[in-house]
Amino acid sequence: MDKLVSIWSKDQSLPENYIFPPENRPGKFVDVPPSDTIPVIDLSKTVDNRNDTIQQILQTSKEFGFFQVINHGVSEKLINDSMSMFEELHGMSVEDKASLFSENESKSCRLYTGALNYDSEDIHYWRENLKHPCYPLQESMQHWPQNQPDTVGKYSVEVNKLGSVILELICEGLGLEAGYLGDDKLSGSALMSVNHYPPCPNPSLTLGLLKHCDPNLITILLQGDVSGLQVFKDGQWISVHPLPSAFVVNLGLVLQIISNDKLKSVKHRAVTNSKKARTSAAIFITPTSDSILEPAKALIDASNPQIYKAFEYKDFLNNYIIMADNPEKSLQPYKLKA
Ligand SMILES: O=C(O)CCC(=O)C(=O)O
Ligand SMILES: [Fe+2]
Repeated sequence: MDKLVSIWSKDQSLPENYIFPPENRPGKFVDVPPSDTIPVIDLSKTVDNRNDTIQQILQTSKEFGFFQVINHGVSEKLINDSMSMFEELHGMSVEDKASLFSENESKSCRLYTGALNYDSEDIHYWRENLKHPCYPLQESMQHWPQNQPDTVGKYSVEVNKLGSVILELICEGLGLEAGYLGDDKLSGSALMSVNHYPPCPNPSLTLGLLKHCDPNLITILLQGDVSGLQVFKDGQWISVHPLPSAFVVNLGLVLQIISNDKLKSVKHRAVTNSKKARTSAAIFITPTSDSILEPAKALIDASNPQIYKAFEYKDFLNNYIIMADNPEKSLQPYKLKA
C-alpha cells in the first residue's frame, strides 16, 4: 500500500528504481508536441456514408494502428461524469485506497501500482491502476469500489456498444462476414483499466507505461485533456492530441492475428509530466480466456498464406505477460514459420 506513487511522491526527487535505462526512457521526447497526424474520425457521418468511414478506419488502422473517434454516440455528460468519477477514485483517502489495494494479480478488481507485479520489477512505472471487469456487466458490478455504480455501469455499456460498432466497421472493411469480430467468444469480455499518473519530478527519466502493444482485440481509451499517450511510428514517438470528448481507439495483437497481419497492433507508451496529474481510462475488448484464436479463413489464400497457427487465448495471454516489453517476441510462438 505504501508503494502507491500518490502516497509517497509529493516533494520527493525521482527514486533510482523509477529511472529507466537510456534506451527506454523518454529523454527529450517527453515533450513532443501533440500531433494532428493521427486521424480523428467523425462517426456521425457513418449514417450517410458508411463506406467512407470504413475506408478511413482501415487506412488509419494500417498506417498508425490508432485513430480517434468523435460524434460517437456516447454523451458528453456521461463522459464528463465518468472522468470526474475516475479522478475521484484515484483521489480517495488513504484508508479507502487501502481497502482496494491488492498485490494479488488474480483478484478481478484491484488497485495496484507499477506494471502487474511490483515485487518482481527492477524499475517501476510511475502510475497507479485500477482494474475492473466490465463486460458482461452483471457479473462484475458488485466489485466496483465507489458509490457511483450507475455512472460506471452506463459508461461500460455505452463504450462496449461503441466498441461493437467499430468492430463491425472493421469487419466490413476486411471483407469478413457480418458479426465475425463481434462473436460471443472473440469479443466476449471487457476489462476497464483506470490509470493515474501523479505529477512526476523528472518525466524525462521515467514512464507511466513502457512501450507495449495491447494483448486484446481493440482498446477504447478516454485520455481526457492532459496529453501523455505516445505512439511509435516510423522510428519516432508521436503524441496523441488530447480531445476531451473523443475516444482513442487502438488495435490489439489479437486483431493483428485475426487479420493475418493485414492490420497491425502498434507500440505505444504513456509519459508523465511535472505539472498535472493525468487520468486515463481504457476499456480493453478481449476474447474470453477459453477462445481459440486463428487468422480468419476468409483472409487466407495462395497469395496470403496463413501466418499464425490456432491457439488458446489463455495461453497467449500468459506468454504475453512474460514478454510484455517485447510484443514481436510474444507473437513468435504462434507463427507458422519462424
Ligand atoms: O494512459 C494512456 O494514455 C495509455 C494507456 C494504455 O496504453 C493502456 O492502458 O494499455
Ligand atoms: Fe496500451
